[in-house]
Amino acid sequence: MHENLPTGRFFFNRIFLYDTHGNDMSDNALDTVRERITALDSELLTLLSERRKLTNEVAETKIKHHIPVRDQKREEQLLVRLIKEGQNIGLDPHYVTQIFHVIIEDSVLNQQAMLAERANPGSTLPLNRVAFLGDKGSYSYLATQKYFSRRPGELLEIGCQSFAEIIHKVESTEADYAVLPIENTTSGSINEVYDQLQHTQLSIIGELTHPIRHTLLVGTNTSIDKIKTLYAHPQVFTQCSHFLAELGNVEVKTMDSTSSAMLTVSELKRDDVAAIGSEAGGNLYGLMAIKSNLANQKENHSRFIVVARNPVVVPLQVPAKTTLVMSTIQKPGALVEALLVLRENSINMTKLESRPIPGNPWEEMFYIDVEGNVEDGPVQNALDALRGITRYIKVLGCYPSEEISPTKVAAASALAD
Ligand SMILES: O=C(O)C(=O)C[C@]1(C(=O)O)C=C[C@@H](O)C=C1
Repeated sequence: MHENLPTGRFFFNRIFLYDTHGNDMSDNALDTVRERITALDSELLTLLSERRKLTNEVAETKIKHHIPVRDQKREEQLLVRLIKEGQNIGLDPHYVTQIFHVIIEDSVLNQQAMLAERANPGSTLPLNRVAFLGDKGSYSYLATQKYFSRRPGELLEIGCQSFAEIIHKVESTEADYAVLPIENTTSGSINEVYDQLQHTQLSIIGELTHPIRHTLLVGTNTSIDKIKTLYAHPQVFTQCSHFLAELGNVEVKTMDSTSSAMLTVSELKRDDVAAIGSEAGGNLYGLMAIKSNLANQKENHSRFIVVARNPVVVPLQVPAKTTLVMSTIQKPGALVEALLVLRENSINMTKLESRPIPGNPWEEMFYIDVEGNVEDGPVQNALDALRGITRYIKVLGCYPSEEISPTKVAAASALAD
């Protein structure tokens, strides 16, 4: 009888709510169902925590028997079974696959962190003092929290105003680690960070990618058409240039960090100002998000590197990346020759960046990320060969790769059709 009614309708001062089957969902009925959902959600969390403990037990066995962390055959079997089971109880394959990709990524990253910690026993600190750009709520702050949540020891956050200050904090031993954004899927490489790496003796010991979800944040009840001034970090303006063009006549004010933009807007308490930042960050400043997905590209992610005074050893069971910096001899084809060395050693290059060398016009420093462990044969052979044909070469760091490619399930997708 109520099948075609909307889910909520105001009628004679009373709200009548019906579910899609026409069942009465008003007042007590709604509360009862919500209580059941709340209880189920808590159960899901308990199960996830238990699953995580079991995968940590698996890691212990892997450490003992030198077994690689990732087992994609096992992942595929697991996904195929779960997709089938899900279909039998009305869950669509895409939904099941997405959920389990996140769960598996979490267990792989936790296991990697455990193995890396065991391989570097002296490096575990009771307190991790970490320098990053901005203050509470900046994207670097959120990335720092995420990275260190998988690692033992407490976290002491040291917010900084510039990349040079961040590096200095670690060099001067005021901080143990620095978290630096190095590239973004929309705006590309962060040149200032590459330039800092040219002059420091610090080593890259980790990486992580973090989704960057820009939202429009305001401090009071207002709407987009009232905004006259917008505060954000320059990188943010670049990543949201399409949105800015649509906005038209708004003054943009560049800030040192996303967190200082959010702080400014929260202090001004005006309805004609807004900041761009993450919703989670804005919450810390009492700001409300009035529009989300502001980046030009829907998939907007930043890759961060973690640097420290000493390099780390990456166990061979963990997929590793190595970052090199080099300058080639000034002759035609010198870079090609260097890259061929990687191919000859079957090494996959994931990133190549060039930066000018100050004081040497038209000469470039090349930054190269490769898949591979500096302790392993192929990377060592490649380094030996590169030392012979480059003018300068240095390993900036070897670290566990946190790019966990999701296991594809061809057989399972067929099942879904
Ligand atoms: O079974 C294992 O070897 C695990 O480490 C657990 C697990 C999982 O989370 O299910 C995680 C990583 C492996 O690639 C495969 C499966």
